[in-house]
Amino acid sequence: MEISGSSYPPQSHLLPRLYFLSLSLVVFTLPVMAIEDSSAVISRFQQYLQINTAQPNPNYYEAADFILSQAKSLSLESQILEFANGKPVILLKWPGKNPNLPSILLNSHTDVVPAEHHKWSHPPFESHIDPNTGNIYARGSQDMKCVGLQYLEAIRKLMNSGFNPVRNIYLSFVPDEEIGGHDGAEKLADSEIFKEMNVGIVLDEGLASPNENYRVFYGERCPWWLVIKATGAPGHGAKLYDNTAMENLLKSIESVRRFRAAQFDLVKAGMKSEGEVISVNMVFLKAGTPSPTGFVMNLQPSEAQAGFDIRVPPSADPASLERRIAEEWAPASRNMTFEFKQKVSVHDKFGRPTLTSSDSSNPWWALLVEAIEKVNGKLGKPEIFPASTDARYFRELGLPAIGFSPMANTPILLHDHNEFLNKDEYLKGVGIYESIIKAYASFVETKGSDASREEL
Ligand code: MET
Ligand SMILES: [Zn+2]
Ligand SMILES: [Zn+2]
Repeated sequence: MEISGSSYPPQSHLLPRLYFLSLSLVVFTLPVMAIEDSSAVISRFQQYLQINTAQPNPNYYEAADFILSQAKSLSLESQILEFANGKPVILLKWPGKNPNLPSILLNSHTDVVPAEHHKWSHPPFESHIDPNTGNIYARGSQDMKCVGLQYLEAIRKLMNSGFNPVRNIYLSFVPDEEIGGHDGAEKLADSEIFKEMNVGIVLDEGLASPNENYRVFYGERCPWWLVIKATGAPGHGAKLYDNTAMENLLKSIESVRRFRAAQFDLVKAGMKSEGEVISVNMVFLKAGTPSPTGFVMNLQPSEAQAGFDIRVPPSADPASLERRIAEEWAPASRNMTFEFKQKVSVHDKFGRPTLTSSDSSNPWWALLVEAIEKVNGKLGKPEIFPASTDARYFRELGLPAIGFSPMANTPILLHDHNEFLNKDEYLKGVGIYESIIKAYASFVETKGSDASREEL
């Protein structure tokens, strides 16, 4: 692993204060400053969104340069960790007065999923702002470049107000989350550097909320990416016979669909939430004998396969799902085999379901709720994140990790066409993080979960 980059001495410059201005000038100046300030905040967000970090060829170094320039403007300490070639992890630090206290890690990923440009109303890397609505259209506007920059903007505001953290605050900007995080957050979490950081709490991404309540996540479903393969006797396209690869695969697909419908019914009936059932969706089908005009039409192929994105809640019984796969979805008796492209355990390294406690045993949870409410944010009930995030790598170590992206009154558009975030909602989110980071960075644990706040 290479470590490069530069360190900047920590400092907390206050903005020049307008003590000597007359009252009338202050009254006149402040709203103008506020407008200028927020347009600069939005323009920095747009700049980050304009960097094309879409998989499978993310422009990570351009993103790294941008983040480092932001860090420099805030005098944060910075380093680039390259656990895998071409995949920089950017680590920033705002040192606290008591570096022996467990630190706070604010994590975000720099990559985004690809976009079908021609299906968007505005190009996905132009970061167009609709002049009527203030919606900012861009891939990554929700998932999750918003969060990465909101952390930085919140820190900028805290520094400008003269705030000094008690404990160290780290920010990690990691690559490859959208393809599993193996060369990003997973390697960071396993590193010596991470141990030295003595992290006590991790914040990572959540989801937009279509209503006024922000969503907050204490766990997530585990991805099992399954490929099933059928083989069978090839033959004439006109012949009816048993044990064709297609028929064998279709029987499995029917069985998967019955299971899917039963799980989905629980959600539709309101008995379970999205994150509490096992989801299974077919994501590819592959079969047939190619020909110059498409596929050979009078030949039944000898092989066929299908891929499924399965998401397993931490509370599920993995052994029973494994049995179902081996016995019903890909039985050897029907000439079927299967392999996992990804199979994340539902248990942490202590063998417990990988969950962060959302009760009084976890002071960070109460602090987060309090900090959001303090600035008039509303929170929904803690949920299981229906997809996956890098937070799992930290939870697997036994660390508390909370999934949260401050986007209320926003349709859920991650991985969708025309992903957008409203600029006012983005700015509101900066204020929410300002409150959270202030609460976390002022918090001093005395004994156990007995907490007190250091007066600053
Ligand atoms: N965050 C992405 C998803 O949930 C990538 C996860 S990789 C297992 O699909
Ligand atoms: Zn994400
Ligand atoms: Zn994503």
